[in-house]
Amino acid sequence: MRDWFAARTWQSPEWTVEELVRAKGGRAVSVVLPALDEERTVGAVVAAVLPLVGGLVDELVVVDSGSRDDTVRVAREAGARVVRRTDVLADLPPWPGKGEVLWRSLAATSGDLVVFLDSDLVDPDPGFVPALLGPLLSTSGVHLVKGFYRRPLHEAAAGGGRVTELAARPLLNALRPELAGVVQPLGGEYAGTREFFESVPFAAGYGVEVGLLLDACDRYGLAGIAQVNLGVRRHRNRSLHDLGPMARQVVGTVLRRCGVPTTSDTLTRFVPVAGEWVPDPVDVLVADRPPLRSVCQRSR
Ligand SMILES: O=c1ccn([C@@H]2O[C@H](COP(=O)(O)OP(=O)(O)O[C@H]3O[C@H](CO)[C@@H](O)[C@H](O)[C@H]3O)[C@@H](O)[C@H]2O)c(=O)[nH]1
Ligand SMILES: O=C(O)[C@H](O)COP(=O)(O)O
Repeated sequence: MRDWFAARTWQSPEWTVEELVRAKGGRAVSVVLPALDEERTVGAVVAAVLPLVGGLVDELVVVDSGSRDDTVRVAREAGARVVRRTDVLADLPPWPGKGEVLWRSLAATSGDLVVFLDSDLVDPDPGFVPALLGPLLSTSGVHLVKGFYRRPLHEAAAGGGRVTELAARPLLNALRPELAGVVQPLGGEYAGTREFFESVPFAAGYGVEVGLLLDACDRYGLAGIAQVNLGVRRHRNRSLHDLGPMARQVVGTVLRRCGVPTTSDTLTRFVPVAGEWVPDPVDVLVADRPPLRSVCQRSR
């Protein structure tokens, strides 16, 4: 783990966009923003990437996850191509969740390299995409690049990443210690090769990132994974009540990938009702979509 950390961690990425464009050669880059009810933030995330389109980036797609607000209109007006989750693989009814739309986005894009960015970023940094592409374009054998960052929590300068710190990283340390050097295993800002993304299953919900990390390690070894410091990443902080099901999906995905059997996909939360605490069980989907390559053989 220490050797990998030293060799595959970029603490101060210094690639210029011009250098990266030269390094691209004939390769194309797709940037994908998954979005569910992000009308307040998606426009700024699109605007942060748009200046790169036509140079470092070949296509910018917002993949809508069934938003009920104005996400689709805002994203379009900001300059992105918008794909609804039912527009691709239309014969498969969509499952709920983030991983589902990331999986479908592969069928809606064609880049050899794919960059994923969350669309709930606040003050999105235009440097994220170049930095995430740096290790892929400069180092052979890298197939997955994870961003890492300082994470504010509400008004505090740090303390964010509660599921990461209290569930995901402790679990990985216990079950897959070789991955203990990954700073942000759940981070939604990452890039990879299409070859990799199309060849592995995608967990349909919030387990998608940790599933991809484990699958990249199994497929390519640690040398196929890199991480890059993106500075600061601020996003909409959800309540603990909302984070419980996310953590349950992450835990379920890790256990499944590590061959640990689970007997239920439920999370029981507790809510106060008239002065008493009562159980409030919620079903959590822990399921994988198969490798996209096995579902649709596309010619490029
Ligand atoms: O059903 C969904 C749920 C979320 N999203 C989008 O996915 C992104 C991240 O979702 P969010 O609910 O904001 O997750 P976070 O609280 O930010 O969770 C963190 O941890 C998750 C679990 O690993 C990762 O999926 C996230 O990318 C990461 O930011 C946002 O753009 C959402 O709009 C969808 O498109 N569909
Ligand atoms: O990545 C995480 O751990 C979750 O998205 C929670 O993040 P937050 O604590 O910054 O809201």
